[in-house]
Amino acid sequence: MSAWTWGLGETLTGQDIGVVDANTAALGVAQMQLMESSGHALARAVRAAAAPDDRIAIVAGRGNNGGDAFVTARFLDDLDVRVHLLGRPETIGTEIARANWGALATASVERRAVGDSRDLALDDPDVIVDAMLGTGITGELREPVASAAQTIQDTDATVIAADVPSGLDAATGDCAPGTPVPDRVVTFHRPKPGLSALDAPVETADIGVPAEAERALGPGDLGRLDRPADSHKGDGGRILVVGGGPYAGAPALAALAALRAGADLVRVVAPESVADSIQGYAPDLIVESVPGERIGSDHVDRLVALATERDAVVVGPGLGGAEDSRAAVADLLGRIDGRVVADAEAIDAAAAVETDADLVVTPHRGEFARVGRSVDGADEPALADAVATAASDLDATVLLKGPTDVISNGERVRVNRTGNAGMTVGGTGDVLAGTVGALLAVEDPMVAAGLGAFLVGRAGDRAAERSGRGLIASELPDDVGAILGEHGV
Ligand SMILES: NC(=O)C1=CN([C@@H]2O[C@H](COP(=O)(O)OP(=O)(O)OC[C@H]3O[C@@H](n4cnc5c(N)ncnc54)[C@H](O)[C@@H]3O)[C@@H](O)[C@H]2O)[C@H](O)CC1
Ligand SMILES: [K+]
Repeated sequence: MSAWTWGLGETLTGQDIGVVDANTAALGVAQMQLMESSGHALARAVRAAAAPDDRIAIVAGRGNNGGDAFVTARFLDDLDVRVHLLGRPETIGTEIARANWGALATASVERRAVGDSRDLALDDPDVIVDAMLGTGITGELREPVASAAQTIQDTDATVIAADVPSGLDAATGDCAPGTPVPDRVVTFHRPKPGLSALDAPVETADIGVPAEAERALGPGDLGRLDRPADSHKGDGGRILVVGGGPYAGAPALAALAALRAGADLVRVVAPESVADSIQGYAPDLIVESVPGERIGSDHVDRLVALATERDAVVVGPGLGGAEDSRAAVADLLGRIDGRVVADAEAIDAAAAVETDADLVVTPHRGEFARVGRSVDGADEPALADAVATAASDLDATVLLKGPTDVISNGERVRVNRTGNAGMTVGGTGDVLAGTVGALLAVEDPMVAAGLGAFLVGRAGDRAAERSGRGLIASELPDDVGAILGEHGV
């Protein structure tokens, strides 16, 4: 049993939280429910830390971190509580935070909206709740938070931080100068980067996020692909597809999929016997040929030269199982150190060589049996363990395709439940390899493999709505592009 965990890991970044929140909402648990649970957990901690007649000051920002504390105030309305909102109520940034500010009107809690942080009069509180900033912090502390933070720091009250201290440097665990160093932290759902370095005790409160929201890929995972606005050609990834030989369609499918998944430039290198027919599939492809009818060992120098100019390489589609082709792939993998997706026959080579490449392998059950353990009849935990073990053994990220895809880098395991039985049709594996290749150019291997499985499966579900079991692989790249377009990425 290798030491692996389900999901995104123990410590979650702000981006991870965004993914989990959106996946949670997609599973039917609303953000408002998470805020209610967060605020309630925080209220319990405040009540435990305060004496019955203590004065409690809640200093809230205009995001959901503040929103959590509005819920906290409502749970503590039998105590002497004042809420100080840093800004005008109409500037509260989210609907659920605004709703919880509004809900305070009925509670016997004094609410103050502080226009200018110099007006922040805390009236000598015994306990202060720091709910100014949470995982949504960006950059250096700006006004009015900066002055408010100093005001809090200047008191001798007990400070309880909501989710994270508002001035926390996630990288070092230091609280920025002039920001409140908490006596206690109540963080929601999972620890956040930097918290473990604090002296203060950190309580991690369960807020009811379904395990599936982290375990399974969901629409929230697409949020990782938000493309920086200033991206220019070449940022989106230059991909090399190495394949073709017995088959011409496979490398073309992989190349088209890479383009539809956002790659900027896709070059296919294939034997001259099929180069023209690959080019014939789409003018968008740049096709380069090597002599002969198979990729072979005498082509490897050329392949290495081409691979080093690329952000990701997809090896395998249509390669065929000739001994010299496998030897060529093994030689290639031993000589490159970039990001590589190895599919089909390339998987065996990937399992046989030491490589410095950042490798993703995409076996189906049959190919997996050759590189990992047999998983026939295995339940999900057993599948997860087999894939995590194979990933550790191969020092690669493994995407085991199946009715449920299982993805692991050896430390973490996720599953993908999109897709349908119609996708056993030939060519879907090539589309997946190309999609993962494009994502691998811009994301880390675990993210690229998971998102690739999610997107291609979702594309297959759309195709099945149109064509039933008659869906064909060449439909899928366009659907991948459409899904990305609908999510604005
Ligand atoms: N699943 C969960 O863990 C949940 C967490 N919750 C809470 O939500 C916050 C994150 O909320 P978000 O709205 O994304 O951002 P923040 O409230 O942290 O801050 C945004 C707010 O602050 C302003 N701002 C950003 N950076 C700065 C800065 N450097 N200086 C000044 N002001 C800044 C920005 O303009 C916004 O107004 C998380 O921490 C949890 O507390 C959910 O409630 C439930 C699920
Ligand atoms: K905070």
